[in-house]
Amino acid sequence: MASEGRRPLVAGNWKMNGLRSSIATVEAIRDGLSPALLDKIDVLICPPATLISSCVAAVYGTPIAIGGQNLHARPNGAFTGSISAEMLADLGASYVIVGHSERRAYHYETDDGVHAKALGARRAGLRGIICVGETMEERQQGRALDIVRAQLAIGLPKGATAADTVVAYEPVWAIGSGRTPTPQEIAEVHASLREMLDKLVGEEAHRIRILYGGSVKPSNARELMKVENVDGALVGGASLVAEDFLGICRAYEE
Ligand SMILES: O=C(CO)COP(=O)(O)O
Repeated sequence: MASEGRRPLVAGNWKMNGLRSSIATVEAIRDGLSPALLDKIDVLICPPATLISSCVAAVYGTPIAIGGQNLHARPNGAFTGSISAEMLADLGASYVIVGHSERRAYHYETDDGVHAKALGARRAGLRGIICVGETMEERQQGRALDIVRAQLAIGLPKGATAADTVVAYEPVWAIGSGRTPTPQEIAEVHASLREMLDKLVGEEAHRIRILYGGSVKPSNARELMKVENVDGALVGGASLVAEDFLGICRAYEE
C-alpha cells in the first residue's frame, strides 16, 4: 500500500515499441482516466524517444506525464545517437527511466553509470526512475536483497528527494515472463529498499516512491499494489494496450 502520504504512480514503459499510429493508445488512456482517479494517482507514459513530442501534445492540459526510457549522463557533446536529459526536458518529458535491467544487460550499464545518469536527470529537472532488480540465479543463491541494496546504494545520487527520484524494483526474471514474486517476496524487498533509502537519505526515504515492475497485469494489479511499501507500478507489455494499462490504473479506484 502506498502509505505515509505517498501518491501512487502508475508508469508505462513502452520499450522499443510504437509508431506514430500508437498515439491513439495514449489518447485512449487519456480519455479512459476519470478525474476522480487522476486525483488519487500519478500516471506516466514512457514511449520511445521518437514519440515523446507527440505524446506530450496528446496529454496537453491533463495531469498525465510523459517520460524518457534512457538518457546520456552529459548535457551535450560528441555522443552520436545519444539523448541528454536536457533534450528530454526540452520536449516536455518530466521523468526518465534510469538503469532498466534491459539497459544493464544489453548496453552494459553499470551502477556507476546509473548514478551518473541519475545526476544528469536531476540536473535537467527530470525525475529519475532508478531501476533495481535481481536475476533468478541471484535470487536462488539468496542474494536478492544484497543485489538490489547495492544497486540502490551506488545508483542513488546523494541528497535524493521524492521531487527528483523514484525507485523501481523489477526482478529481472519477472520482466515479460508472466511470473511475479509472491506478495510476501515483494514486501520483503520493498521493506529492505525502504530501509536502505533511510540509511542513504534519512527522513526523505519515507517520501520516495518505490514501484514494483515485472508482469503487472490488470488481473494481478490489485493484489500487487496493496503490498506494503509498493507505491505504484512500472508496466511493460500491458502498457501497450490502453484497456490493460487502464485496468492496472483502476486497481487504485476503490
Ligand atoms: O520491464 C518492465 C517495465 O519497465 C516490465 O515489463 P513487463 O510488464 O512486460 O513484464
